[in-house]
Amino acid sequence: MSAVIFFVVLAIAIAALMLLITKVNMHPVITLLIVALFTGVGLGFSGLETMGLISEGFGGTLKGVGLPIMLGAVLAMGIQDTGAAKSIANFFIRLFKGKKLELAPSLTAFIVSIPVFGDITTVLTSNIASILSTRKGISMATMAAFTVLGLNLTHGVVPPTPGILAVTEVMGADLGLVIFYGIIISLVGFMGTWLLLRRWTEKEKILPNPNFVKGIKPAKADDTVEDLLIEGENLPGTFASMLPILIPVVLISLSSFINMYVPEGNAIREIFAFLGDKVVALSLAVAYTMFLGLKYKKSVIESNYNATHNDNGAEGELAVATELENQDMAKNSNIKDILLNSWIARGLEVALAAILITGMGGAFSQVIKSAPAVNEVTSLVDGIPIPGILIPFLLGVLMMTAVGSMTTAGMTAAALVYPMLPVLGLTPLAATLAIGSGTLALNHVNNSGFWVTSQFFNLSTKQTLKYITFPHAVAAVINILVIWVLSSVGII
Ligand SMILES: O=C(O)[C@H](O)[C@@H](O)[C@H](O)[C@H](O)CO
Repeated sequence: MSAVIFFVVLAIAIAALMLLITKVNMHPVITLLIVALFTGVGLGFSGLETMGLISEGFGGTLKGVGLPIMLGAVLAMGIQDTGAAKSIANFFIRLFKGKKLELAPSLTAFIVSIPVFGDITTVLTSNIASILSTRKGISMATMAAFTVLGLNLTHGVVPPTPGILAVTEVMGADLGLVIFYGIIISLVGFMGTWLLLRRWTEKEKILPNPNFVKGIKPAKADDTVEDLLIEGENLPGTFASMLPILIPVVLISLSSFINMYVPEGNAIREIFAFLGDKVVALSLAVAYTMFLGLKYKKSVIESNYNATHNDNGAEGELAVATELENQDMAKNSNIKDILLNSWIARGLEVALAAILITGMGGAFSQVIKSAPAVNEVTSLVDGIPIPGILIPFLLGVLMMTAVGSMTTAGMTAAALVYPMLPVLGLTPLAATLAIGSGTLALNHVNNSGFWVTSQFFNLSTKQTLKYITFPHAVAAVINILVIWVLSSVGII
């Protein structure tokens, strides 16, 4: 089969994905399954062969990312219930002395979203952003632009978020190094965009969702930094709150560096190889968070109760909190059950879709990667007169534009890029980071997260396009420039 037919089949497949997901509103899991099947047949495999590839890709991907996705979701429940996200935000409020307050939810979102899925981080940080917006009169345009950027940068570029974790696996890049450089690059992308666009976002005054700010008053002239804090009392300390994220990040990255510099057979290397295994590192983080939950029993019981008994957003939460006090439910709830059962059950509910979408993304990738025409495509790419690093980036952009899920986009782009690596002259590390950055660029109306964002940050569609889509594109460009430099000088 010629490269031309390969591209035609692929273009039809991408168009079909786009149509079915966004127009027909079919669930991505089933869409990917159907499209993968037709793509396989279009690429010259028999139906049975294609099904074999689908199973292989599905299972192979979940072998690498299934447990981490589940553990990440359980971790998210812990971060939510213990109040860790609020405590991290308070740390930044104090750090910046009550100024530049959009950085508090933004950097919190950046950190929390390293292991936690982006949409969950949106829910966790939007009320912090709304409260600070009311207290200091900061427009929700500014709050949304940087909070959602912060969370999507690490959602897209820093594992162990499921999508980029799966891309890392497909590309065969070193996980610890993707985390390490992903954080650095994303931080530059974030700061660069913030410096460039901060003033511009301040021009339009947008108020927060009133449900999130009931009872919150604007700060008075003589209010101190302490008055700005989110629910000042009974939150874990900053370091204790960051540990659920630091544990996996440090252990996984450290094991990669030790692997590079310490000779084989050395006991330290063996120990860290184990501790830095993604499942071990995330399990340790979950175990730690459970101990934290034990210590902050009261807020855990209340938050878990709210999470399992209502779905009316902040308004409901307030009502339930009062009801909770009245019934003195806190005394009767069993903390052991919450930590060992409810957190897992809630985590699984959130993780299931991500697990299946990622697995199906892997199935689709497997079909494309296995097509014999891939070799011809690779040599064709060799002739394209643009720098190699732009190819994985642009494929990330293209796939995100088409399928509207950063996770699915990253995985499908990875399938296309992997066979091209030798001709592109890129390391798996550089290509992985470039794909992740590409998936940031066109976050628009076909992304479910786009609507979650507009709802939680109280933005109209036009405002979401202006303050989410555009800053994301700017950050993606900064990211790829940094990646380009680092890759040209041989650092990544
Ligand atoms: O599939 C995905 O990876 C997610 O759905 C993202 O695209 C989120 O929606 C985004 O993080 C929120 O803005």
